[in-house]
Amino acid sequence: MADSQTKKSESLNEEDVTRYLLDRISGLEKRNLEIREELRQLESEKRFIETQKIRFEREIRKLKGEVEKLRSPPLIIGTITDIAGDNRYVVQSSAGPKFMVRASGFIDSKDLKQGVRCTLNQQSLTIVDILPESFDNQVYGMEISNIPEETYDDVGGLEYQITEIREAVELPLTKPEIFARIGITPPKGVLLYGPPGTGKTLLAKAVAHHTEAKFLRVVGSELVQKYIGEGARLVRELFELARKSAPSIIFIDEIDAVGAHRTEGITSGDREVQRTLMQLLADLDGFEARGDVKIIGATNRIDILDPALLRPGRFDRIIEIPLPDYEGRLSILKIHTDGMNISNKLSLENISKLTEGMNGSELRAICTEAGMFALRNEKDHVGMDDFIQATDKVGSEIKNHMKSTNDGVMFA
Ligand SMILES: Nc1ncnc2c1ncn2[C@@H]1O[C@H](COP(=O)(O)OP(=O)(O)OP(=O)(O)O)[C@@H](O)[C@H]1O
Repeated sequence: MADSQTKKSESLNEEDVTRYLLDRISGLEKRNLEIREELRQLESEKRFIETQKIRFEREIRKLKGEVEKLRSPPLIIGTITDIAGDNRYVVQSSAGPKFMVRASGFIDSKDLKQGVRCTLNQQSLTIVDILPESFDNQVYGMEISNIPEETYDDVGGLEYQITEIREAVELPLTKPEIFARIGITPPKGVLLYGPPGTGKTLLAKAVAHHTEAKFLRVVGSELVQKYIGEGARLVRELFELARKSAPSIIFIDEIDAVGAHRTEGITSGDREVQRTLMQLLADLDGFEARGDVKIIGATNRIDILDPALLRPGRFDRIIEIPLPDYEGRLSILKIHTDGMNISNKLSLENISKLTEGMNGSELRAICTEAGMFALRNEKDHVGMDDFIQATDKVGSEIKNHMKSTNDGVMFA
């Protein structure tokens, strides 16, 4: 009897344990389902947040683009003359008229006080930047190098032009006494003209290197387009800075943008160019030929230059920088392959024959591209096949560019 009772209680215990375990399993399964549901919800939230993130990133890109657009030229420079409250300011533009304008959101209103110089976007007339009180080359995008590193050895195929520029710019800076002894006035500067990419800037930098002169480079189109109404002032300040930094060389690239034929200009843009040109002529006349500031102008469009600029006493020598001929191309190719590991079977003579009509800048691009082809094919040396592929690539890029811009020959 006692035996049967013990068995009964044991089987009851087993039943309890089984029931308990089954309950536990079903509890865990339920919990598992709940957790899965939570996970699903979290994943859907994550997806939503990721979509939001993408949307916000797109928005940020768009806003950044708008900020860029607002900041991009052309800009009007002016001075705040009055604060009208409610984000409204009276700005007197440097070209004369007064405007009631608003400031864009990224300008701190605390910085906008009476007398502060600022730039306005020409289309929206909103204040987009605050200018420092005095002349700041960073603001005006002027390139200043202490003494450039480029030397005459870096210039290929322009031996005659190097001699000319040495006489007209280098000699007056390094040996002014020679001119005094013979009793002639040294040249004030030279004008380099010819197609783009032929080495005008390079040559100007090389002269500055050899004369240990500071190199101040401005681009004509920026003088008249970037800060409307400021061209003349910028020219004045440029000459002032050059005098302060002497010995120095002022290099005006794209001088045709300031010095085109004077026409019956009626648009404000024409008047702005004329004002800038008059200031440039005045400064050219005003500075001492025997001093240690020289000026080099460069243009692709000598045909449209105002004759006033070409008169002696302004640019005393006018030097053509043409497209390189066979020998010129060969010497440019030698310069740009100098540091490269080239195969001894490579014939630069043949490359020079293949590249007729190309300028120095394109020849340099061919050398770099050839190196890239060799790199891609995991070679140690750059060979003829790499150069041929590079020539084709650069050649077709030029054709595409010509097609898209419908560019004709732009030089005289
Ligand atoms: N004659 C050359 N010898 C060696 N390299 C050259 C020569 N011409 C051009 N290059 C290469 O091409 C680059 C661009 O040339 P550079 O800016 O001097 O031409 P540019 O005539 O001033 O052009 P642009 O009229 O467009 O301003 C140079 O930095 C140089 O690497």
